[in-house]
Amino acid sequence: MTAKKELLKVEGLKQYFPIKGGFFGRTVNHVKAVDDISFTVYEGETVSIVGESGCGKSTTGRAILRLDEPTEGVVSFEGRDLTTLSKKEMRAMRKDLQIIFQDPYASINPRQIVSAVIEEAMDIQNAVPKKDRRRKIEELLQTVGLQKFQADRYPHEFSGGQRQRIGIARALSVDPKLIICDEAVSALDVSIQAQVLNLLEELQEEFGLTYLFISHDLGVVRHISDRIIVMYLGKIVEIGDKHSLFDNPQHPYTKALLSAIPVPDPDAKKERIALKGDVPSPINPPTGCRFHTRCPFATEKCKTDVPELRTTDFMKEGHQAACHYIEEIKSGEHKPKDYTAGAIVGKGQEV
Ligand SMILES: Nc1ncnc2c1ncn2[C@@H]1O[C@H](COP(=O)(O)OP(=O)(O)OP(=O)(O)O)[C@@H](O)[C@H]1O
Repeated sequence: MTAKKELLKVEGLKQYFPIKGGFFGRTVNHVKAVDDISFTVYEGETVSIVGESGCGKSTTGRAILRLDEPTEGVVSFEGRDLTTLSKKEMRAMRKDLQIIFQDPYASINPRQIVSAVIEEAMDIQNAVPKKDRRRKIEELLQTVGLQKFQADRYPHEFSGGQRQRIGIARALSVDPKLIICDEAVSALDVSIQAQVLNLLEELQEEFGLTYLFISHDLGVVRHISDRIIVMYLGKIVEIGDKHSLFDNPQHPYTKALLSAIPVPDPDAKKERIALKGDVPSPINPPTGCRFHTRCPFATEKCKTDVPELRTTDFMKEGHQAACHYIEEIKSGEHKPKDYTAGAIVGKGQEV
């Protein structure tokens, strides 16, 4: 097997947003949106970041691209630390790192025809000589399943799925290596979602693309990912190969998230693990393990000691979870307490 090439390496990334207050508008506190996360994305793979709303998924994507300046940490792309680049160097780097957003309409100028939308991206990066642009635009439209003549149409003349295809064509126009897909299919109907996901997979194959896929939808993530990162309140709680994570989840939070995926077969037994309470505020996140306020297994130790990501001999290589009690939960030695009414625990999800 050939060695995997590291494309993106995130180390100790923090994104704290200041909260201003008081008479002088001083910084009185911070939203700790992303708090010391590290992970690697290898060339040609799809890594997804999942977690509930507000856990820091989009902030991570934006910090990587420096759309918001990260507070701390290193973001290396092909070995170059992006956080140290000048604005000009970073702009040039965005040729290799593109982003597709959830709402294609919001990220497309409605007054521009499609060819102008795509050409704008080419122009910023000076990626394609002017004389070749029309041909390239038409090719790109066909690549994403649209037609040549649609280059002269306005965005409002397209459906949501078609507009997302325009967004994809625009990202592709500069021949990127990595595309960050931030909830890229969340606004689409399920059948259209599947079409766009299939298109992304085909393009990955054709152009050797790497994706960082941000989504709250585990069904979508299951379809598209090679590896998955589960975030909770600004931290990574579990990371691993898709199969390992879906078939053998270790963190109680991951188990609860997975248990909430609907099963197509109405007769299939599915235990849903209800979590108690709401996600705490990222302004004053809980001490110790951030999940302890909602975790049925939490002990005194969880309130004070921050768990590190780690693996065990019953987890596949590269699979890590940040929980003090992985082994004890697995063996049944450590039982859940104070289970929320309505939570059904049993087969398939032995919490
Ligand atoms: N510019 C900002 N200023 C202040 N707080 C912010 C800013 N951007 C995000 N946040 C806060 O950071 C936290 C993480 O937000 P983020 O958008 O990354 O979450 P998310 O996991 O992508 O959720 P969603 O799926 O709802 O977008 C949230 O509490 C959010 O309110």
